Amino acid sequence: MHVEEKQQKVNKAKKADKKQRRCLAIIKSDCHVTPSNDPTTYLAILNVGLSNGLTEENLLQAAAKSGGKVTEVVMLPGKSYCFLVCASMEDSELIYLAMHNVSTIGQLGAVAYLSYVKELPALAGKSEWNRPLPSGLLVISDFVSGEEEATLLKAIAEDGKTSEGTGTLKHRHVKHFGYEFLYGSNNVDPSKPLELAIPFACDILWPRLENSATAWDWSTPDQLTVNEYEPGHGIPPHVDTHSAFLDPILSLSLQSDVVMDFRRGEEQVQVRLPRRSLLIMSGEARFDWTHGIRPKHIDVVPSASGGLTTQARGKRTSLTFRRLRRGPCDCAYPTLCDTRQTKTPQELTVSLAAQAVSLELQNVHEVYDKIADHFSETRHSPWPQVAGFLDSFDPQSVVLDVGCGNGKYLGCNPRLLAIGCDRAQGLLAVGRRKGQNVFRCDCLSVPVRSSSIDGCISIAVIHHLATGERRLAAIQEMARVLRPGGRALIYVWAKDQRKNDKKSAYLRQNKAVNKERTTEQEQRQKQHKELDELPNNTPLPVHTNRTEFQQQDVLVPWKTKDEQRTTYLRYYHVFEEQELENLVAQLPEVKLVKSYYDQGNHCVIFEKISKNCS
Ligand SMILES: O=C(O)CCC(=O)C(=O)O
Ligand SMILES: [Fe+2]
Repeated sequence: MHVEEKQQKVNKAKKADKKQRRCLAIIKSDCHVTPSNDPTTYLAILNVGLSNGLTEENLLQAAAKSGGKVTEVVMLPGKSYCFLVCASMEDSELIYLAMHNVSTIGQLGAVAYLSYVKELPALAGKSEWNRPLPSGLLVISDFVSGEEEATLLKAIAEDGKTSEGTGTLKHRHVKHFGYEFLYGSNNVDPSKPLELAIPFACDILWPRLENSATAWDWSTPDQLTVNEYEPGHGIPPHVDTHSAFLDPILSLSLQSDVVMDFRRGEEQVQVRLPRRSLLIMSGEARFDWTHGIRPKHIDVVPSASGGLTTQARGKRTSLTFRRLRRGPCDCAYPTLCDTRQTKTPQELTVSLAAQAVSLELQNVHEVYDKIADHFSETRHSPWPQVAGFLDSFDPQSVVLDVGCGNGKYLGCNPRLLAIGCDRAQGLLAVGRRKGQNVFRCDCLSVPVRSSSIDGCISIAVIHHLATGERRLAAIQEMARVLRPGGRALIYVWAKDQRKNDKKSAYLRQNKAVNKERTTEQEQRQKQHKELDELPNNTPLPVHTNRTEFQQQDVLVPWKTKDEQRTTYLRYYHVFEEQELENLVAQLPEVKLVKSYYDQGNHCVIFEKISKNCS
């Protein structure tokens, strides 16, 4: 062999070893799977997985080429690795030799690194697919034939009232028949029927509905909305306005499968809508759950073998058929009902609280769970004034970090007994790996005895709570666990990012990105028009990173580093001057010790008043 060739081979093997080691460290920390030097029947397939579009089919094909037999595939959502269980040790060795350090899996183009492992990870995420469907939801497969699909597409292609560029729509193209759905008011004007009624081609559908074994009361639709989605497009979670349309709502999926998310409060169910199927939303599913489609190119779906696989989306056209309601909604589901919401202030408060919980769940907790590792990488250096506060306690004091994230403050002062809590499992795992005392809870309900703690910090946490009551309740919870004389420090993001002409760290980083900003900013604004709605369609603005805040309640983008470059939106309530002090002032059991501004944050220190001197 040529010397150069030899050297190239050595280099390639070295690179593979390094990559393999790095991937093994990830699976060890992610799911406690340990590598084995000797062959086992378990193979870890590293560097490829659901997160970069691997399908079970392609993986099995690649393994089959080696002649080795596979008995099970284990793919985990959001991960760039997966596992194979092989029929025997010999099968496992065959697959290892054929696939390690080779890029032969489908069209992926990524090199797979293989390793024998001692065990499989405990399965996570599969359960999202095992949940029962919302009551009143039905998906009828093969509702139309391939030929009928083509006829329907032709019928709608020619006519219809298009509503493009109406702000709330992203790239998705929309057309209306019968009546126009007005995205500004989220309603229809029953006095203004369109010239074009629902195309006759759709009449094939109604007898099929009468014949199907569904027992709801329905009348022939008089309004049709056609949505055209290119791969990567979605529709934000919403409920079709109660007062605009009757029950049920029908949606026919053409040209591509897609996954639709249904949510009600903390409940979430993913529903596969196959090409040419009909979705029927009635009762609870129509009135009490939101539905939406995430803007993605690839869906994670159950595989033939009972695991998970990926499915690339194609262009999809959906036909949503509805019947106009004339008069107020009389449903039994007030939470998302626009008619009910104008009734009593009490009902309004209940639905506001429910919305707050749902917003925090979707745009805080779920996001931090997804971005935990990447987020944690960007959070290491403690802020000096927080560290200073921690240093002000006597040795052996017990200090609780509420919303401790990756635990960066827990090791700051080793003379303290520092404990931390957070809701994000992914972030807690980082702290746990460092051997820290952390536990999982919500900051509104901390499982710590009253008056038992010497100190408390909560850095960048309560600005993620969506109502003033909830922000106050979080501070009250900290006051409750403090012993008399105990002190707490709270940091929240300030709306004003450059007080006293001192730019915050957040704005300062702007220098580096200044050049790209304008175009990126424009692009983002375009991209997010559509993502940024509350379930009841109240729009929340998407903030442009590294700029001043325009409003107090905003969605702040976080872009992942993986191949999908997904943008997650985190909800923030940025604080006005004095707002944090005013909350503290509402608690009779504490007194304000100090308030200051630090690097774009409003900060307070308060002390629990000793019983005998209050
Ligand atoms: O694309 C779909 O199936 C749903 C469309 C939808 O929910 C709507 O237009 O209200
Ligand atoms: Fe809808």
